[in-house]
Amino acid sequence: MSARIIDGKAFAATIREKVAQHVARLSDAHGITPGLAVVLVGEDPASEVYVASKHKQTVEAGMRSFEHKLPADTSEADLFALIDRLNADPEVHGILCQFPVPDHLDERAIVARIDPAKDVDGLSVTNAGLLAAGEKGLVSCTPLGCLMLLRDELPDMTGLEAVVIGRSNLFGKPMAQLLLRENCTVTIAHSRTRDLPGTVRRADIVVAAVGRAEMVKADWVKPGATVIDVGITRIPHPDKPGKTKLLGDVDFEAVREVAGAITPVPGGVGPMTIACLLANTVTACCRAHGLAEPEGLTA
Ligand SMILES: Nc1nc(=O)c2c([nH]1)NC[C@@H]1CN(c3ccc(C(=O)N[C@@H](CCC(=O)O)C(=O)O)cc3)C=[N+]21
Repeated sequence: MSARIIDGKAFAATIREKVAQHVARLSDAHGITPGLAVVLVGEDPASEVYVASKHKQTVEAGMRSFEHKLPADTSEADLFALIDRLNADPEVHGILCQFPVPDHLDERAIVARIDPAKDVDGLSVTNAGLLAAGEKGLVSCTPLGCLMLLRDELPDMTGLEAVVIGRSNLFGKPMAQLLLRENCTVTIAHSRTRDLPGTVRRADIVVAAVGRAEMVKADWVKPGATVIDVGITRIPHPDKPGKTKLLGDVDFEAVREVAGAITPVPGGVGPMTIACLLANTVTACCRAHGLAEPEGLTA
């Protein structure tokens, strides 16, 4: 038996469609257009591609996109001055500073400078705390995207064993919180976990976010488990010179023979991340105006 392949690309398109419908309604009924500001410091080629993709999808959904590209040697003071302006700008409902930033800048300090109500990355201590406390905030886009895929696959996750591999603030911790909310029994595994294969083998739901290409092997996976692959490692393409290839954290070809359902890389979690960024911007906009939140687009 071979696993069902979860089509994150198609699912992300349906989320973007819902976002666009809500944006149209906000515009028609209230004359409001959600706006997303993306700040990019320096010239990382991968970041340029992501930011261009975010811009395109934001505009396609009918929202405003404000791009701010700053030179690599931008001082913290100048960056903070921009963030302060965006915090105060009523046309801007979401602010994202693309990571990584150059070494002289501190990602934590940047996140702390962004108004938590506009922190559509869900990275601020305030939003992390609200999630942990089970209160309403903004949830980090990649975990939110994984949750949407999982809810579609497993309408009731109550009592299921979930193992999240990776413990970052960006992904592992918020993902674990969301699974806990779905009534899963949650384990966060990481590089120091004693018996990683044995731990993963218990899981009905495996979420892999370690950043090590093809680390999760077929004999780590319980037959029938749902496997969500958050990894993205870019390698030189084995057959096409000069091209690159993306690998996930899961040994896809082997694991698909064991799992019940699995996300591919690319075309799995990645497209959901940007769709959820748009969803969070609409959510932030609705809250800023005291309007009803979009249905099916929040955690
Ligand atoms: N403040 C901040 N927030 C982020 O959310 C953030 C960030 N910084 N820095 C970089 C990472 C990475 N990230 C991705 C978004 C989309 C795809 C995506 O769409 N991937 C496609 C393929 C892309 C390709 O082919 O290169 C896929 O998996 O199918 C991947 C990765 C957001 N990030």
